Amino acid sequence: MNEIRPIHWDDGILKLLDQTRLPVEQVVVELDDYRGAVTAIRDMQVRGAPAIGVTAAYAVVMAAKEVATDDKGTFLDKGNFLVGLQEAAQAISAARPTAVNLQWAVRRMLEVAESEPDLSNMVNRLLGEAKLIQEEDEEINRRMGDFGKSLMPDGGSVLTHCNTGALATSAFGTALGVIRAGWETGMRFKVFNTETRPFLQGARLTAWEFQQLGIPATLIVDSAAGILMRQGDVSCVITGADRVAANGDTANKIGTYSLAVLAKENGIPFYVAAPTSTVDLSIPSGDEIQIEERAGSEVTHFQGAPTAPVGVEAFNPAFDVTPHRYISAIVTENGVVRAPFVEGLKLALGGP
Ligand SMILES: CSC[C@H]1O[C@H](OP(=O)(O)O)[C@H](O)[C@@H]1O
Repeated sequence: MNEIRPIHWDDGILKLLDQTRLPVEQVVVELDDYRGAVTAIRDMQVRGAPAIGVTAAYAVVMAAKEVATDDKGTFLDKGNFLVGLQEAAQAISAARPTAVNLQWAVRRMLEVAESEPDLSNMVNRLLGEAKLIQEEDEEINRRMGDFGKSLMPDGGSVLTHCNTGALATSAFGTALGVIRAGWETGMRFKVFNTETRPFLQGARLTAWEFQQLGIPATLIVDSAAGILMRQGDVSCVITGADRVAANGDTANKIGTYSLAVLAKENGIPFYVAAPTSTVDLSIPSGDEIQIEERAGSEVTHFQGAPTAPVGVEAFNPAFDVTPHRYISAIVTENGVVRAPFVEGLKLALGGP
């Protein structure tokens, strides 16, 4: 099976599989300017916390190439270079506010830029770091699959939300990667995936990824999750994350909180799969996570066609926060963390 990899760097050009066109068309957008990458992230041509982080890393490379020299091609001094790079990095970091991977990747790239003494080697050094972030992400996802697969319900059923597959990462995925890892060890379980309005990551992306993987999955409207859980048709729920606070509170696609409450009400384990790059120990709880509010037109229209009367007002938060008390375990690349999350997450991130 050809692995799905939505992000490619090809000799100075960043190539992104345009996720607004899937599953009908596989269109690759080619970018040579960091501003294009910011737009692609903001417009969700590339989306998913880890994928956004990898894209941001390559955007910093493109920015460095632009600001390293003056209009005559002469290299600037390091100080002026860093001022210009910081300015571009701010625009990149601001593309979307909730997924911490974006700010994490930009910060990591800036640290490398600050440590590189030779400006003539800067772009190469930063490109190496961006490629390393991309390669590490796939390895991390496979490790999460290995740790998380034992949570999958052999003979039972799993429900997942939004898209957390290869399209949301460098490859393999996070929560969908855990499902894949369980399946590929020979487990057999029923899979339900929600359509995930309004952007339909589940209907358009996850359903497509499961087809590519040969894993049968049943698509449901978001509001059908409750009846499935109540009638005993769901053994566990697993989702991704965009930012995990120090206490385990987790921001994820809108609707995740509702699924977690329904799971708790029905005595169903609720798992989150998230790389440590999605954990933000700088914030004590989910109360500090900024929730992105997207245009109401994403609710009242789909791909330009109206799905509501002209002029209707729409509220469109892209994420919500699930308090840690509703979360049974958080799967990371360093192991499965269970409550109390504060200590476990510190350990997962290599802390004391
Ligand atoms: C593997 S993280 C995927 C994460 O990102 C999604 O949000 P979006 O599609 O808006 O980028 C969703 O929250 C997923 O759980």
